[in-house]
Amino acid sequence: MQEIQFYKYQGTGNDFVMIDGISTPVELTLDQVRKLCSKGFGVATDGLIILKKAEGLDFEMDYYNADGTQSMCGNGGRCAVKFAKQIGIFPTGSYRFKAIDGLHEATIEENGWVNLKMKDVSQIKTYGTDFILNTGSPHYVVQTDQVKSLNVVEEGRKIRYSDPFKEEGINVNFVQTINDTSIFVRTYERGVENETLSCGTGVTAASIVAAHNDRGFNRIEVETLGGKLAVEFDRTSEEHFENVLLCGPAELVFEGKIKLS
Ligand SMILES: N[C@@H](CCC[C@H](N)C(=O)O)C(=O)O
Repeated sequence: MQEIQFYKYQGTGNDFVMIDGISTPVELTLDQVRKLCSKGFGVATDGLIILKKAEGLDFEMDYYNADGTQSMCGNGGRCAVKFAKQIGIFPTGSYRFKAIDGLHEATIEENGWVNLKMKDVSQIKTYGTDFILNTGSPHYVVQTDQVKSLNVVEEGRKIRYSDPFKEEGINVNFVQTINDTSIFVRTYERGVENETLSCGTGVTAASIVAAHNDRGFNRIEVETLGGKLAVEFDRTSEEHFENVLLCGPAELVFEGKIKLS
């Protein structure tokens, strides 16, 4: 039975199996991805990332949710940059990599935080009193003043499995304003089909919605169950946000070898 070296990383508690597919090319079946992420047979993570070679770039990030579906992952992107450094990738300027939603740039700050450039946002749809936008992954944003006591799994599932979203799925974020420039966000993630301790594209979506509703600032501090992040942006018109940066910690938790069946 084949054995594979893996690293577990976390970004504000959103955790990933990380695999170096640069030194040795790696291809996994969907079943193998699901097993590696599972609690019973694997590492018990929200997702899995394979770093691959990419022409003219530092790497390509191949991201899978725990159920094997693919999307862009903000916290995963920040962890992938730290992992790239761990395996010896040291670009002269910013890290540049490709993900499912396009090209990204990132820097590692002196305090260890990774600042990851996310895709521009050019449309924020209102949906009753809620909002829908895409920050690399599709997000539904609900404002609440009960974020800490809310049953995020139950309320998130109601929206994620409702008729308009049940086929493609959507990530559901519950957001409470703390003050003008800070919010608390909890997210139900599609593909994990559970609440995660933090979701980077979700935190980005919630910050853009907060800025859309209350203009005048370009950095938002975000608290999640897994820790603190920040989102910076330039608002260039009513619904257009550029230079969107997701900033936060990304750490190695442990490494090991696991059998692939
Ligand atoms: N945890 C991620 C988001 C991962 C993708 C999402 N579950 C989806 O399928 O859209 C993040 O940090 O952005």
